[in-house]
Amino acid sequence: MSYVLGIDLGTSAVKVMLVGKDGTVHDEASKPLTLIQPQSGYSEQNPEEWYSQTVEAVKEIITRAPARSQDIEGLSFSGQMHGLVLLDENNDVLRPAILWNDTRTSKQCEHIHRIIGKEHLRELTGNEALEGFTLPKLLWVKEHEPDIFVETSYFLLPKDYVRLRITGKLHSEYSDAAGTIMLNKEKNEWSEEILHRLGIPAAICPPLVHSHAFVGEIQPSFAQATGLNEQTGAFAGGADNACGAIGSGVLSAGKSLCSIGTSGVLLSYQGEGKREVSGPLHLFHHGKAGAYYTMGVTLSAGQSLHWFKEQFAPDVDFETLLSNMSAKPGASGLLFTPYLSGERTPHSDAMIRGSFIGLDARHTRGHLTRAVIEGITFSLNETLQLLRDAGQEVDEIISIGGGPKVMLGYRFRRISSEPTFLHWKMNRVQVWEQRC
Ligand SMILES: Nc1ncnc2c1ncn2[C@@H]1O[C@H](COP(=O)(O)OP(=O)(O)O)[C@@H](O)[C@H]1O
Ligand SMILES: O=C(CO)[C@@H](O)[C@H](O)COP(=O)(O)O
Repeated sequence: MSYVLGIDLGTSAVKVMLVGKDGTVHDEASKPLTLIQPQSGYSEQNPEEWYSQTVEAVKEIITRAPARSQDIEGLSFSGQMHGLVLLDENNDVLRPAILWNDTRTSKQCEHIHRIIGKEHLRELTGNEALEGFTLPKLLWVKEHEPDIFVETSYFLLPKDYVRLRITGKLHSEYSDAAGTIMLNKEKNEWSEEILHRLGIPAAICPPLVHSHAFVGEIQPSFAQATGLNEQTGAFAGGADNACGAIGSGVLSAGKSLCSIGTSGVLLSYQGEGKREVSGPLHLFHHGKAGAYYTMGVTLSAGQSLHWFKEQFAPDVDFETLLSNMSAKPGASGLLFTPYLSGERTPHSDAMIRGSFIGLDARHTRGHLTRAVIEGITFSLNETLQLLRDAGQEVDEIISIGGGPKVMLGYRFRRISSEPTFLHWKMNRVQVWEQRC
């Protein structure tokens, strides 16, 4: 029997899965990650923790069945997108990574639009400048931490940093590079024009490979730390949403994905044909070579429920919190807006914040819980509407991530037997909307 390891660098945790050649999942491990929020709108993580927790998760799997390590032929990655990791000439990290849900860069986005032009930027990259993307983060460091900027030898995206630590090889790949808004989408290379006009040295951009590229074998230090065989091969991998789309079979028109992790994502397949989106919708390279997807992102989807549970129900687990939710759809008029970190789609606004609206003395914790779930759901529905208004076919949605375990599992009929992998038809979503 031969196996592969999948390493998913999420925002709340790194998850590792051992999969057989036939696709059977044989084992999995998850290790939590710390979110650093020094100011409102700031969101950072320590790349060293990404690596050390990856080691711990892989070690846990190998420790449970050491003999299997000889049969693990390769490993690959999916990862949270857009985060900025800066490295010095020794590949040492220069500052904490600035994440996808950090919204400190509104001024830098305006600057990008002024210098490049919104429409021209869209022609070059498929996207407008939004706070979460990598380019405005680089410009923020250039302006606010010039000493760090001049010391930078390379920038990397989160999972590419973990791969560097595991293999000693430094690369980026197309599905994640697209999320930097520095990739020329037609030429599939770093955009000289964007880099030059914004004063970003081209030399700090990592070499690009395809998601399926073999990049090398794991380093002896990683093999020793985890119990893996030194001959284990490493492959580039992709952006979490690009990989999620492949894993969910979102590989043809009409198929869409809803991922509820820390963020909430609705994405829809776009083949090689028409490649234009507008406003806060994004257009990125799919993990399938030559294809694209259109996407909108609620910044605090799972994060809103997680925040609510931590603050108001720290003594119970998610299942208990939700099974005790007696409030009826509509939460007796109570509304929640899930904008804990600002918002990206459809209201691209770094300053907007969350709220409970319409609280009255009848409301219980059950009403608040339901209002949170409904706020997240309706925010995702706004993106769904944007996708449809943009002409995307959305006939079927596959849902993945931690959120669907509870937010949808208790509402929608389960078709797959996997608890984290639900599959439902759009008419069910509409029934849910009507009931609300
Ligand atoms: N039983 C559960 N345990 C943990 N998280 C859960 C559970 N049920 C739902 N969640 C939600 O899943 C989210 C984490 O999903 P996950 O896909 O692991 O996120 P990420 O990829 O950002 O690390 C949490 O923020 C929480 O809202
Ligand atoms: O910013 C985006 C996509 O544009 C996010 O979807 C991140 O990729 C984080 O994913 P999760 O940690 O929520 O899975």
